[in-house]
Amino acid sequence: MKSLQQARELVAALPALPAADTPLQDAVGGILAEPVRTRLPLPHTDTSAMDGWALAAPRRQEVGGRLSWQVRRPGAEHPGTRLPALEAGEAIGVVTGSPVPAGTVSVLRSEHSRLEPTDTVRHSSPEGERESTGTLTALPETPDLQPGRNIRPAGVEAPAGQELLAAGDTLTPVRTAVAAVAGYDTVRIHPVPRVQILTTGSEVISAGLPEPGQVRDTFTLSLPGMVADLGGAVTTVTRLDDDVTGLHEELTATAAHLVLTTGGTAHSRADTLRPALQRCGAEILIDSVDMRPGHPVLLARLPSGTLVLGLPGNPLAGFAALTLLGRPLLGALRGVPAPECAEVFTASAGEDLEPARRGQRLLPVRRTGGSIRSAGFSRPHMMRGLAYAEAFAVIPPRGIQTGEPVTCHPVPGHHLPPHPRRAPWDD
Ligand SMILES: Nc1nc2c(c(=O)[nH]1)N[C@H]1C(S)=C(S)[C@@H](COP(=O)(O)OP(=O)(O)OC[C@H]3O[C@@H](n4cnc5c(N)ncnc54)[C@H](O)[C@@H]3O)O[C@H]1N2
Ligand code: MOO
Repeated sequence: MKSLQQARELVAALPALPAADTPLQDAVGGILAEPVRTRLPLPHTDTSAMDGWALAAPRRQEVGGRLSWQVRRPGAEHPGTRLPALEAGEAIGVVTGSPVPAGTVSVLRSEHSRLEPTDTVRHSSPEGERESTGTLTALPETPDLQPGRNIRPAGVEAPAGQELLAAGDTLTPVRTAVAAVAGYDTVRIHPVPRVQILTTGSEVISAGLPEPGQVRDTFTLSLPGMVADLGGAVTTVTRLDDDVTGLHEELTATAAHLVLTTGGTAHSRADTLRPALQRCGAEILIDSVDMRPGHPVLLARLPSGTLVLGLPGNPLAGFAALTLLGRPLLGALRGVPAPECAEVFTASAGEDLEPARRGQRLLPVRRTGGSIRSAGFSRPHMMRGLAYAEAFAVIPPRGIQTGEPVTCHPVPGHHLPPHPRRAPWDD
């Protein structure tokens, strides 16, 4: 038996999955093992921010007292068109995102321009399929003649070699796009752990009203979302009868980094986890933790290196064990640096909170105002209180008095708004 603190320290110290170069499309959710630096300046070339005209320095010819430019050549058909250099007094059509040609001073947006046609040539332009060559003037009030106007200069966002993402950062969907913009096709990440879920119990049913001797399954529906919130990717969810051979076969065949089992952690003849692990030659790393509920939780390492976290079958016990050990365990496998892993918060007790008979008590709590209170219905076989609880509070053996600070661990996947809806049974 380990103390809760010993167990959490042990799982948090497990080595991260080895980092690997991973195509960006497979890398979302991974933790960067190396920083991402720009491989080019951002943007890498001067581009237009508007549909309109790239203007060279004007010649001193004026039309009706205004500056003018000559349009002699077809403009950009799309943002990929590369345009020839401009001579003084020349303008050429550009679209948003076009690299502006050498010699451009500013970009005049199309709605601030007027073109006096001299000829019509067939090609696309900001004004449509047919573009005229001719003399271009700008509306008097336009600010677009200021040098640099409507040009996104190369390197304005970042020079080449700038660190944009740090080692240890989670590759969120947006950060994956940032890595692509920085010029990467692959990134070096600690991969997202593959998690296989095995629920045991011949009495567990997945549909309909349970007969005496049956129980509706609480884990198959909830664990995938909770695991996803902890940063794992669930590969398969399988329900097994209380059969050591079936469980042993699944454990020897698994390709997961982590197997989560539910039920069968105790010592009765119906409990299959320990005999199955023994048959596999597994090393037991944690054999029960001094906490209630959830004390029969078990952590083992298979000869293949795959870890097995055995959650107790009582629903509240299973969820408590996943909350307290699953978060640091998956965080360690993912290579999450400790601060990002620490979602734990401290709140003041809004009432006296009773301890467990033995060890640390894990109590579902709700936040009301600035303090926390028991969510109620906290027996290990109950689920009702947890439906409106945002965290498990850790109550030490001496109990907690009103006003004392309490350490709380958010329930994975259970993101409640700051002012959660009241439970249906609140008055
Ligand atoms: N003699 C002792 N008996 C028990 C002890 C003990 O110390 N000595 N500890 C109790 C505690 S505490 C717990 S927790 C459970 C641990 O049990 P197991 O992990 O072996 O789980 P099972 O026996 O398979 O099931 C326990 C309970 O949970 C229900 N269950 C199981 N799976 C599901 C599921 N998917 N969905 C809903 N409910 C599930 C199952 O029907 C049982 O009622 O052992 C105590 N006994
Ligand atoms: O884990 Mo049991 O209370 O400890 O349900």
